[in-house]
Amino acid sequence: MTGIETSPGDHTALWPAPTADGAVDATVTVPGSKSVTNRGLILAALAAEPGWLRRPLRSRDTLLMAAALRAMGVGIEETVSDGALGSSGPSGGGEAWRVIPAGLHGPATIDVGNAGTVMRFLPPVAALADGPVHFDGDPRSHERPLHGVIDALRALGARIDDDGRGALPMTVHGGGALDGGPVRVDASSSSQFVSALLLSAPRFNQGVEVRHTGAALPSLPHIRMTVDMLRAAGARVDTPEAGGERGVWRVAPSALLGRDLVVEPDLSNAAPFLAAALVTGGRVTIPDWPERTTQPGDELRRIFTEMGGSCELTDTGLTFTGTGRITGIDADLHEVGELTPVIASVAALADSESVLRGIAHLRLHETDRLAALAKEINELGGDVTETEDGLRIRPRPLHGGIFHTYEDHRLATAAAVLGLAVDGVLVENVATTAKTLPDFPGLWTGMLDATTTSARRS
Ligand SMILES: O=C(O)C1=C[C@@H](OP(=O)(O)O)[C@@H](O)[C@H](O)C1
Ligand SMILES: C=C(OP(=O)(O)O)C(=O)O
Repeated sequence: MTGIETSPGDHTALWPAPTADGAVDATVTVPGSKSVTNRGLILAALAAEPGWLRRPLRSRDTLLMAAALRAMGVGIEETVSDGALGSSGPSGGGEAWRVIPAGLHGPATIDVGNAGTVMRFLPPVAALADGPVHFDGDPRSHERPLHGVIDALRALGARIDDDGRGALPMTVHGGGALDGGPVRVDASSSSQFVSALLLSAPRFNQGVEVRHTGAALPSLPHIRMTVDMLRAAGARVDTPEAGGERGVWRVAPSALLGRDLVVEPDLSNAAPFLAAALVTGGRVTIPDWPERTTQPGDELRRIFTEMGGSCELTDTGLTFTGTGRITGIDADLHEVGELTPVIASVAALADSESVLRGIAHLRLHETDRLAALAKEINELGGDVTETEDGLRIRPRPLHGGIFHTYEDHRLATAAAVLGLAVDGVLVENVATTAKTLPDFPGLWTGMLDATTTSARRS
């Protein structure tokens, strides 16, 4: 139907990561944000009127979200945007999704794949459906934490059958409505527990008051994204930042507006391309980089500058320029954890040690990212050790070999970054990048081909 990979990919396939002959010099149009697209779909599905998502990301995680909403009765139509939106790019050739809300129905069956946003954001939606909604996904989805959502929904009045582990598979017995009200959640293993409850809360009878009870809360920018998008859809939200109580978010019950939303490029998926500028001492421009955003990927400007590059944000986008020298960093990535794999690769190619902190929760992401990064970089000759809450990376000369990717899109893009500087890196199952990036190999070789072409011209 879509031509985009919706399975975890083929483990036997090895992709020879291309090395860079010299400094890269390219403009790369990065597809839309996964996090914005999947929040946009949910808010549009819960709205009181139809809405639009323009330049949505069309990748495994977002197609699973769209399929799940359709399974509950929501209309999501593929259309072509009007020309007013300008350039199209790989997010779907100027395409848009028209979302037509409808009564939410069960019985339905939802495949979450290995998408945190699907497995966590949809159970509260399912609690509003008028029948049972069964959730299952890839084997890894059974291991990823979901207890925060399950326990909170039960406390708010939902009936859920699981196998007692607080994880998938499970069935949410939608009752057509949910009481809502105050609830305590330990979201130290995933910010998505908080986002999940807030996103559907305008439709709960009493809205919601979410109180985070755990220790540290990761990925705060993603919670800010949830709050911003709720407000843009007309919801009333109180936050700790706006003078509210620490660790407490409140959403009032209200109707949501149908929006016309243009999805920003996925700045976390810009990471490998910006890294290419840093690693090769070249220059990469990402068009449409937003001036203001809640996406954690915006932090790349600061992090990669500290590692030795420089950047300029203009009307055309973000241009990042490297010098060929990479400095190690000591960085707390607690708020921007999903940037870790690419930063780890850059750090492995630096000229001094790096310490990446505050990211213990990455052990429960698509794979155990700390263990996987340490093992795979070390198999290429690196010196990476796991600490209690992160990684210590001591650069060493690397050699080629197979880089296993554990069905983790960000492991595969991190491997491609190493491959720019190291001959003979074979990336296992590069197709797993389709979780959030359609045709990553095409974009990557396109970046390198553009470099060769501009070098030939000069
Ligand atoms: O809400 C979101 O869109 C996300 C929140 C973060 O999850 P965690 O808080 O589980 O790290 C992030 O890592 C994930 O890629 C996307
Ligand atoms: C952690 C990630 O994804 P998910 O939305 O599946 O949690 C990620 O994309 O880095």
